[in-house]
Amino acid sequence: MNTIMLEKMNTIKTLNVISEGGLNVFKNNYKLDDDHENPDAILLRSFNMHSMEFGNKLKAIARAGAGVNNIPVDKCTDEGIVVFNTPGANANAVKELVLTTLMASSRNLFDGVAWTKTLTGESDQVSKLVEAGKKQFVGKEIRGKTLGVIGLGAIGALVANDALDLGMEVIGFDPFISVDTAWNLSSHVQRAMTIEELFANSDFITVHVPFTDTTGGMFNQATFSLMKPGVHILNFSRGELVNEKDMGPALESGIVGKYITDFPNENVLKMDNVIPIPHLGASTKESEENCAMMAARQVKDFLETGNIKNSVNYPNASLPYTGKRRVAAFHKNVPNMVGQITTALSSFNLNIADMVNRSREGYAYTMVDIENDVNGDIIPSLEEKINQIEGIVTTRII
Ligand SMILES: NC(=O)c1ccc[n+]([C@@H]2O[C@H](COP(=O)([O-])OP(=O)(O)OC[C@H]3O[C@@H](n4cnc5c(N)ncnc54)[C@H](O)[C@@H]3O)[C@@H](O)[C@H]2O)c1
Ligand SMILES: O=C(O)[C@H](O)COP(=O)(O)O
Repeated sequence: MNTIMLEKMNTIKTLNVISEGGLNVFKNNYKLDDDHENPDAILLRSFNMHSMEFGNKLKAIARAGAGVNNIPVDKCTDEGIVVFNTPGANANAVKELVLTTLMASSRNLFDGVAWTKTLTGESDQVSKLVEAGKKQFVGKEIRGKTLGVIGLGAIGALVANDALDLGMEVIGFDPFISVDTAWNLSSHVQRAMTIEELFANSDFITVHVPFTDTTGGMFNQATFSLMKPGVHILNFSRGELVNEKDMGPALESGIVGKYITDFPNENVLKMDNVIPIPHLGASTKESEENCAMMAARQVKDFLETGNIKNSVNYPNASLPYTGKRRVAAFHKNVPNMVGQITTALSSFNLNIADMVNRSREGYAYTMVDIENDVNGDIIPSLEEKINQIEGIVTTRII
């Protein structure tokens, strides 16, 4: 059990370069200090935090982006640290690169450009050589071809809708599709009832799911064998979704025509017909700024009011902040936690003005606003009393 004391100055540490717009959100009572051993909050992009020690003041980690597989989320949950991400903030950037590489690879553009560069030094022969050589790079149009989209979240839905506009047939597979996304998805996107159906019918497959225990290795020998020979696979999600040992032979045999990946590594770089992109999906000014600002605002709001929006481990919870004292407690999702917190408050003769309690799997979050003016001297004892309740993970009095 940790006791977190509200301090006047909050320290924010960044583990990657975060866009200025995001950093500018932190003014007055905030200090940006990348060398700080014990920050109140951390902002990052793809930095791998798995072997990092946490300081005892850490309250929040915000991923300026979508994927959180670089953060030890379960450990954070156990320690009452809220992990945020920025849903949809980089989706347009990824969509544009998916469509760019879909078309460019279908037209053999990457190989064609690389070959053309080799003609440097051929002086007045260049145009003759170009005309003679271009037949090696004859491509295929995407219009009328079928694109399979696995994962119809923020990115997948944008890709699916725009691929329709480019004249493609689109099949989508997402057993966990959210209501919001379903509303935004064109009714012309055909629904695959099984992933096998999508594999069997797609000329191009693009995957937009998080890397988890269940999605890891979803592209493997068994699933390649279901696909149309020559299929192009686009992976702008995570390298781990593809079993690379199986991808090599699939490319050699031509079952997979091309593998476009935003997550190259030494193995993949050695394979023919791989188009390696240096993790550029979210790398646009607009997306970096969007993600940074969203991440920073969520952290600031949480530190100042306790309100949670876009957390991946704790429930979203919000109460209008009145500026009087607020108890914000993370605890196990077990009976009578709220009762015990309110009993602790009444033992200090404190009356409740408003409250919210939200749960998510094994944990829950309770915020209680106090009606009385609270004498600052009693705060440590109140905090201690709440922290003594079995099942409390952390408490802040804001
Ligand atoms: N290349 C990049 O720079 C870049 C940028 C942003 C996101 N990403 C990656 O893309 C992933 C998706 O991003 P997003 O913003 O669309 O996330 P999102 O949460 O909006 O969408 C993910 C979708 O995947 C679906 N899903 C989960 N498991 C599935 C399964 N087994 N089969 C089918 N669908 C499944 C979910 O229901 C959800 O609709 C991220 O988790 C991240 O790993 C990469
Ligand atoms: O999950 C994400 O948002 C992307 O992979 C982007 O990663 P980046 O912020 O390191 O570019």
